[in-house]
Amino acid sequence: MTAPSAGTPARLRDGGRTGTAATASVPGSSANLGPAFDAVGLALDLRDELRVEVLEPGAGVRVDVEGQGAGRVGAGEAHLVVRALRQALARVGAPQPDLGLTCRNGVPFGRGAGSSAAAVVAGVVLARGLLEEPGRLDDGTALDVAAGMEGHPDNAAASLLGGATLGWAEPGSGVEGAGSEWAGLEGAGAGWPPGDGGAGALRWRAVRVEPHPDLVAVLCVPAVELLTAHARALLPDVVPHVDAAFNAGRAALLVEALVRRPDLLLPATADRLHQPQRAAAAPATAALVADLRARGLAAAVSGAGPSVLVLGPGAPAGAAAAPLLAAVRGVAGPTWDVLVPGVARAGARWATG
Ligand SMILES: Nc1ncnc2c1ncn2[C@@H]1O[C@H](COP(=O)(O)OP(=O)(O)OP(=O)(O)O)[C@@H](O)[C@H]1O
Ligand SMILES: N[C@@H](CCO)C(=O)O
Repeated sequence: MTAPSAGTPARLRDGGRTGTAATASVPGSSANLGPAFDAVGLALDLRDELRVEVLEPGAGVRVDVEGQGAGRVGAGEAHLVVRALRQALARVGAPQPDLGLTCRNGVPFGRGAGSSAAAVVAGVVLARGLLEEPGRLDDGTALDVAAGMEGHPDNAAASLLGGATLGWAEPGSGVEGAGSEWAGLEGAGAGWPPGDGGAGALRWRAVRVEPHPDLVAVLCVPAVELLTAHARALLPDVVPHVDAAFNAGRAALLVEALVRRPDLLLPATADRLHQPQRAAAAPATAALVADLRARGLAAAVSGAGPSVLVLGPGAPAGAAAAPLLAAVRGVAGPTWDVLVPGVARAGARWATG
């Protein structure tokens, strides 16, 4: 999908001459946090670091990847960061130059830590860094492009804005086709959002809220991957009203627990809308979540899984995370890589050069 641009066409910095460059640093994220499916995201300090440079005309696209995903993602125009960068330039009507991209990836692929959203947000903010007027891709527009590619706003908003984010969709972006991948790419049912038919003009929006200073996030990462598209295909089109009501209450409570009352994180991270429905695709994940919760720890599937996120009150200094980390390690055992990534209070950063 390439959305048409609004207003006068944007220009590349320095006329887009060879060597014009931009850098970006983008955090990963954990989505849903239990009940807030496709809505709440928490930015995690596992970062992808990138640089893009305009190449001489005719050079095409060159991509060099180190770290997570090295040797396994397609290069050239098919690369997800390049696709997002192209969409963002197209959104503001900017020229499409030949490009050299280098990626040093810290966000693990396909584990529920928001790798695809981090890649998409990286492409969008790199495009911003190439523009003569970066403000043409302000945060609202950047989120709309990124969430439109993802099909949901939770991870993209957290990667872009940092902290905790509450995302939603509204009909009527003014940009025909924005968000049209919702129904197709990731297997969500047609007819959502209501009134839009699931494939029309949407505006993806989000607000950032500041997580409580004592919030600690522990991420249990397994060796196996689970593609989000696969996990979304397991979701039913219809859910019982009683379960929807359960989640509405818990999702509302989640915001209060994240921001002011970490002592309420255990009830605030309970879910009935997606975790039980996906358990068969990642049984070890479901078992670990149940085990941790039975011990009073606020565990949830991270994004579409298979990682497990555990939230707890602690303190920002690393040492204060130790009791929660030890407790989680004790339950998880050696087959899980247990990390304390830190809450990324700053979202995507970009610079010229
Ligand atoms: N940095 C990246 N560069 C290029 N492609 C990427 C990058 N990160 C992710 N991808 C693509 O996205 C796929 C993983 O996306 P997917 O949505 O399935 O998982 P995730 O984003 O890691 O997890 P979740 O959405 O549950 O948090 C990878 O297999 C790869 O094709
Ligand atoms: N909300 C998304 C996050 C993963 O991309 C899901 O659970 O499918």
